Amino acid sequence: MPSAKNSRLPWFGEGKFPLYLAPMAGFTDIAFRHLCKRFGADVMVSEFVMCEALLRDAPNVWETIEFTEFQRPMGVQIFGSEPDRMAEAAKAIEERLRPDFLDLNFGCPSEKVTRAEAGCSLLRNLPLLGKIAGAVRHALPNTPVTAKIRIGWDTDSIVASETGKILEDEGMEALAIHGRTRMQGYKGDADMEVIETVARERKIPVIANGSVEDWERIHHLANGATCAGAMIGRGALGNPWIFDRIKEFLRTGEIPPAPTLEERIEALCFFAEELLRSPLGQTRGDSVAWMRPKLKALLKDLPHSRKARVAIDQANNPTELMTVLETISARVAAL
Ligand SMILES: Cc1cc2nc3c(=O)[nH]c(=O)nc-3n(C[C@H](O)[C@H](O)[C@H](O)COP(=O)(O)O)c2cc1C
Repeated sequence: MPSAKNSRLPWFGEGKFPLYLAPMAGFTDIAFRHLCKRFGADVMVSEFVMCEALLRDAPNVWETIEFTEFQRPMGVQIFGSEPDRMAEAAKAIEERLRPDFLDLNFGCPSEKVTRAEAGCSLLRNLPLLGKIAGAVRHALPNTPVTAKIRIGWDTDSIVASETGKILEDEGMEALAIHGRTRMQGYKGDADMEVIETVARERKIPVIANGSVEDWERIHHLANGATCAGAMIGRGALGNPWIFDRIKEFLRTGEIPPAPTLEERIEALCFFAEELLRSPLGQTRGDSVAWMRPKLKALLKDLPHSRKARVAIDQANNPTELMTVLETISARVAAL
């Protein structure tokens, strides 16, 4: 396991290798986070919210970053391009939610975000990136601030090392690095060498991200002396068991069996209840259409699950949906 690094964050240190659930807008809502926490995710980060949206109390924005005590340690992630406004938004979050840390997004590749000189585009304006980090840090003396970056804009401008130094100098307490460039989007291999180089250069913990759930890769990361943790994104979608499985693998060296059918159906029912209880569930009233893809994702690759998926599609309201799920669960128990 990696050696202890300088950090106020107690989930890092000697003998520890925390697994983060990556922030994923539209997916890592409060219900999905609960599910992943149950199955072994150690640290969670909210999906990103625009600082300006928070400051003007835009509809649903506070609900997006809400979390439960069970989900701690929990970070809230914001993005924006103006240091003072970012600091103001961070302060508002600290006062209202008291997260365990505040995370700054310097990695979002979306055109809408980069056009506004936020997210990944700040990797092309490192002085401004540093100012944002510093302003937020000074605004939050009592809440650790962390950052998430990509390795650069494109292969000709890999700036992870320079960015890591700036962020550490500005007082960031940890750094998550997605090992792809902005131009790669979400495709292609993530460059673990760049991530590990930054991890060696920095005193603060570096968290590796970018298809890290590959067994060999996670074994290498957890047993090397560079990265202090790993962050899993798409590998957890429809697959919240990944965290416990990785932990077991790291303990035993054996690839653990996939979850049983019963475990999958139990998780499905639990997730449906959490979704209905979530702020979004409360505002959607009788509609369950928004829940269907989220639920069906948990059945992906499951043989003979077509009938169950069709039944979920045919449920028209929460009562019908829960009846369908109870029926599926009873059938599986009787197998
Ligand atoms: C649908 C989707 C939404 C995402 N939203 C965010 C976000 O809100 N904040 C963020 O820092 N990264 C976001 N990401 C990037 C992920 O956190 C992660 O860095 C990326 O998916 C690479 O990790 P992976 O290969 O394990 O999926 C998003 C990725 C996806 C696929």
